Amino acid sequence: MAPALPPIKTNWTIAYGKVWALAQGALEDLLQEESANQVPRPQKDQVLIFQTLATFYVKYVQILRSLEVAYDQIVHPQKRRVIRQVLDGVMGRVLELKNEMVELEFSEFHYYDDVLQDLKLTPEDIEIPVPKYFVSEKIKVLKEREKILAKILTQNGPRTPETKITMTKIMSLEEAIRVIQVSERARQGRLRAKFMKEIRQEEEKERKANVRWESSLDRDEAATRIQKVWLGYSQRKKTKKERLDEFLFLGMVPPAHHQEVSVTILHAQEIEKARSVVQEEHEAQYQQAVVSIKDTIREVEGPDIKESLQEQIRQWFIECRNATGKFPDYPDEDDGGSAVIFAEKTPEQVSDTQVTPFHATFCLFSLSEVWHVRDESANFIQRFDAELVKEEKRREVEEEIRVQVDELMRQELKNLKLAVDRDKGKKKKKKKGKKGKKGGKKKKKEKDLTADRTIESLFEELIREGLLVRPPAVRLSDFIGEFSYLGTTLRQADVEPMPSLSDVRQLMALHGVLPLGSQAVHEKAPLLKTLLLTGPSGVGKKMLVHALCTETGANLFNLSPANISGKYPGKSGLQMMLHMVFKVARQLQPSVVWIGETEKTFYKKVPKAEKEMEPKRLKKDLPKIVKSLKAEDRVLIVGTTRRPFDADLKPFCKVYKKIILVPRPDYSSRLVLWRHIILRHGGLITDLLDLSSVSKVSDGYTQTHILQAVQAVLTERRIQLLGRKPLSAIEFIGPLARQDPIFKEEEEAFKGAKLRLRERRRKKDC
Ligand SMILES: Nc1ncnc2c1ncn2[C@@H]1O[C@H](COP(=O)(O)OP(=O)(O)OP(=O)(O)O)[C@@H](O)[C@H]1O
Repeated sequence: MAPALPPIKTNWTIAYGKVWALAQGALEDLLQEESANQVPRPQKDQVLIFQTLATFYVKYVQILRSLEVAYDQIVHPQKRRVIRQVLDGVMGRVLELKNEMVELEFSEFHYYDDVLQDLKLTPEDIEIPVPKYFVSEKIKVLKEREKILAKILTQNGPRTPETKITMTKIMSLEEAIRVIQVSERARQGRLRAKFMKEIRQEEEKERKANVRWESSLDRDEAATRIQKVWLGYSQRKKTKKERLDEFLFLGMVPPAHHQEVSVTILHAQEIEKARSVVQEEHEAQYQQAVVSIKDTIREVEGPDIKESLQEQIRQWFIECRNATGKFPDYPDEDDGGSAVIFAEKTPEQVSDTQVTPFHATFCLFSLSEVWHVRDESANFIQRFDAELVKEEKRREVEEEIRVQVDELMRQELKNLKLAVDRDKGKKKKKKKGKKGKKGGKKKKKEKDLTADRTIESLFEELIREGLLVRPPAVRLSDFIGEFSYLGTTLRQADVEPMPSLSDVRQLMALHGVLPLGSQAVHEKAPLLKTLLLTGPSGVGKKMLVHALCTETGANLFNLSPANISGKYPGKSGLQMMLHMVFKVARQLQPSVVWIGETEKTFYKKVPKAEKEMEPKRLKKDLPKIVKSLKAEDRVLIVGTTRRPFDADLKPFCKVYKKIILVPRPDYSSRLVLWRHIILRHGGLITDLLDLSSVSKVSDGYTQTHILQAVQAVLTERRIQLLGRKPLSAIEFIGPLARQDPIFKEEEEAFKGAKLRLRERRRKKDC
């Protein structure tokens, strides 16, 4: 029984249908607009081309957002299948457009602030959504894997290089006594200091009390003083309140309850959850119906279909004989058998099926239209439509029966030829198979080094070796960062803007999450096998890798030089390790293969201190592995580096074609980061905390610095005191000042590296 949904459900069913219909309508308009724009594109005006592409991009992202919501919430199983195809198509198109912009501008970062202004949109409207189905549709598999991981990790833990290093330090007796003495003296000292402080406070209190009693003011003067203080205090309070009321009225400050989650939102979330349960139930009913309807058609209509097919084919034999004087040759099974006889496809129709994703989206309109013109008033609960299932299954049953009929009719034709034409049926020369032609060139298939092992045992071994790790659960939306509102303005003034953290988040969603999450997008959109995240220490590169895994349910393999050091030694060991990692990564896709400090793999000269670690172990094999990854393998190699300039640029760029610079946060990002991190650590933000000033003085500091400063201030004790003593900006300055910011030289080095890369790309060097 489906759980009863709250009454609001009925409106929502209609609402999501409308969301879908509107998105579909917008998509149709957009495709028409695009095809009109395709031919007379002004080739020379680069700015205009970019504007057109950016406008299309923004509009497609809006459609993508609507379709994602519709797919997530609509409960009708067949409608969801149609939306899913359009959704994947639109994701592919968004990626294509992004790629076109990259090729046009030789830069990964693009700024749409002016387009947003023209279209009257906010930055949130173009935030790339992460479809929930990426994880929700394989939640069972993920839980199963999580169980195995947890079991192995609790049993013996992964073998990490650190475990070799962190040995218990053995102390001599004298040393141990000294440590204990030092700690004990420190404890006694602290205790004594505390007593002394209390005594001094007590003395101070007494002194003040004595002074008070010694006062020789007369009553009137004392009353005036009290009134003065009280009136001042009450007026200040009144003025403050009036000021706040005015600000509230003008909408300049949020109302007091604005941080509380509204009841309506909570209600909506409950409904969303309930809908996913209904979704599952309708899906199960649909799956059952598909099987039973097919069986029924086969049983009831099968004999009739068989007879009519045989009749049609016999008729064809006779017509051919009448026209040519002899019986025809029966079409080969490889060519489609008797289906070829009745196919009415023109050559144009055949070529129509080989179109780009953009056109593939177009073809799906017919499917969507089926639903938009259908009268669904009787289908209040949104269960599957049996008539459509029947149509589909009838076609499938026909195909199956056609294969059997072909066998029979081939025999019948042979007999006919023998009886009527006395044709003994000379053996036809077999067409030289395609395989034969290519046979010479075909490469040797890669040898499976672990053919005798199950994928589960490889999975477990990799966990034990610490090569397959459990990423912390972070969402991409946890990567805080503000939109850059001045990108276009700066570019117009010929200043290359520093990308904002929100741009980085978008790029990660586009190039990482969407293709990894959807097989269709991975196969259709421009193929990306490797991705490099570069930026100063502590800007969230690892966090982005973890978010990528969380959002797509991908496995995380750690091939960082420090992690593989000493594991699977020797050349054959390395071969085996890579074979295992990529075999498991492919079979249990999607997977992310992370190489931290990846510049070390491409060192020009290995520093002496790191020689033992053999950082360049992967250098030779990495390009080969990248080459071997195909469109159907949802595996992404992600490298992170804080010192890209230490690498030999040429081989480095050959492996990493897509490079994303993760910058330190700008003022607006710092503002939201401070707010977010303080709240997350149990702090309270009041008027007394001037976040704007803290953000201003923390210029040059990274997310990690901010995080550490907040952690240093917001101790348990400080959190308890918040009610009496609100946080102030000055408290954060000390912990911040104790850390080193990113120095200008380092930032310049990143900018320089970025420009050099851009230049190489322009020259198509890498
Ligand atoms: N945009 C962000 N929003 C919220 N937290 C962030 C953000 N960026 C980084 N952090 C936090 O900062 C800390 C450091 O991030 P992380 O370890 O991913 O940095 P990194 O660039 O990989 O550093 P390194 O290069 O030193 O290895 C993490 O705790 C992460 O959660």
